[in-house]
Amino acid sequence: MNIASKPENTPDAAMTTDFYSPYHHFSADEWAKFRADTPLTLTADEVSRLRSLDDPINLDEVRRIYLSLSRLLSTHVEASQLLYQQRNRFLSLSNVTKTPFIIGIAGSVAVGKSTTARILKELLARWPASPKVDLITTDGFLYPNAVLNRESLMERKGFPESYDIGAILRFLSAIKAGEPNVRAPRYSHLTYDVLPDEFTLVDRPDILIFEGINVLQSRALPADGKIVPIVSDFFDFSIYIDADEDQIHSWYVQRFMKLRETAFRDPTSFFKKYAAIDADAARAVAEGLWENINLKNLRQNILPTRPRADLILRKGRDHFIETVSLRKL
Ligand SMILES: Nc1ncnc2c1ncn2[C@@H]1O[C@H](COP(=O)(O)OP(=O)(O)O)[C@@H](O)[C@H]1O
Ligand SMILES: CC(C)(COP(=O)(O)O)[C@@H](O)C(=O)NCCC(=O)O
Repeated sequence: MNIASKPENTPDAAMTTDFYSPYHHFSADEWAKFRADTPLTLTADEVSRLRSLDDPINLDEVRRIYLSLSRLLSTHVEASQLLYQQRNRFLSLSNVTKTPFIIGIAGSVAVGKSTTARILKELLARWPASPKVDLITTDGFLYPNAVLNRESLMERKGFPESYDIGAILRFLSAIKAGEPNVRAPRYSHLTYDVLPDEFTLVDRPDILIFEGINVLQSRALPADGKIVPIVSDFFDFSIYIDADEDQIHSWYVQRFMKLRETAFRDPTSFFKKYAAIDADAARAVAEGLWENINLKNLRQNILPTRPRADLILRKGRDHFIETVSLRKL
């Protein structure tokens, strides 16, 4: 196990050791041992159904990384449910509704958040404390393209100002208040826009997974100096998916080139024109989107939120997770 030990009492050791890091760091193999006897309840077919385009995740990776993770998260869920019951007894409260445990998942565009979120959803639902797990992505809270165009924000899609943060905070407040049938707006990658009047209902799940590039971001203080809540105030646990910038860049471009062969061929696809041009021209478009939007956003607004996460999953080549960092309690 790679938990840092107390440093020798020398200036050099104190400078270089991990002792002062807020995280325990584990290699994937060390982490895998924490699954203990957690059974593997997913089949290879289910894993391939859950993974996103171009994500090579397989049963081995679920066994290596996700069983321990679901076991850890399940202990957090059980502990929070116990605390909730004890507190209600303490306050002599009865008939209070249980509120969902909220897990935030952050990371760059194209890093593979959706696959992680979907695998966790399935695994967590198999634990007795959390049979009902819902998953919401933050893209539904983007302003519609009509608004982004009007405000000259189309080149800033995914940046903090392109989201209706007030709507996100109202949504999460309602969830944490235990309200039934809370509406989450929906987004389509096909039309590249919010789907007007389409909502997903979130009805008091045991766990809500809330996934998106922006979920660990704070906001600049408003001019009136009022302290405002931030999205992660509502989280019981947060995960950041990390990888080298160069890796994510190549995953983004590769995915774009694959989408050209698939989703972009749909006549309703916003990107259909890129299915019709030659591969070099399409690659140049993908490079431009990466460079001018997603990379800038990663550097300016996403990566700086990594230290806020309770857990960091760091991927190496081919999307496989190489290290897991867990915040010390
Ligand atoms: N232009 C697109 N057309 C169709 N699907 C897309 C497009 N862009 C992204 N996706 C899909 O949307 C999901 C979210 O992608 P993204 O926001 O980049 O996050 P991540 O790769 O971290 O899951 C992924 O499943 C991806 O395959
Ligand atoms: C929709 C996204 C902002 C991701 O949204 P999220 O679900 O993380 O809130 C992203 O996939 C995107 O479309 N970025 C804009 C640049 C591009 O087309 O790649």
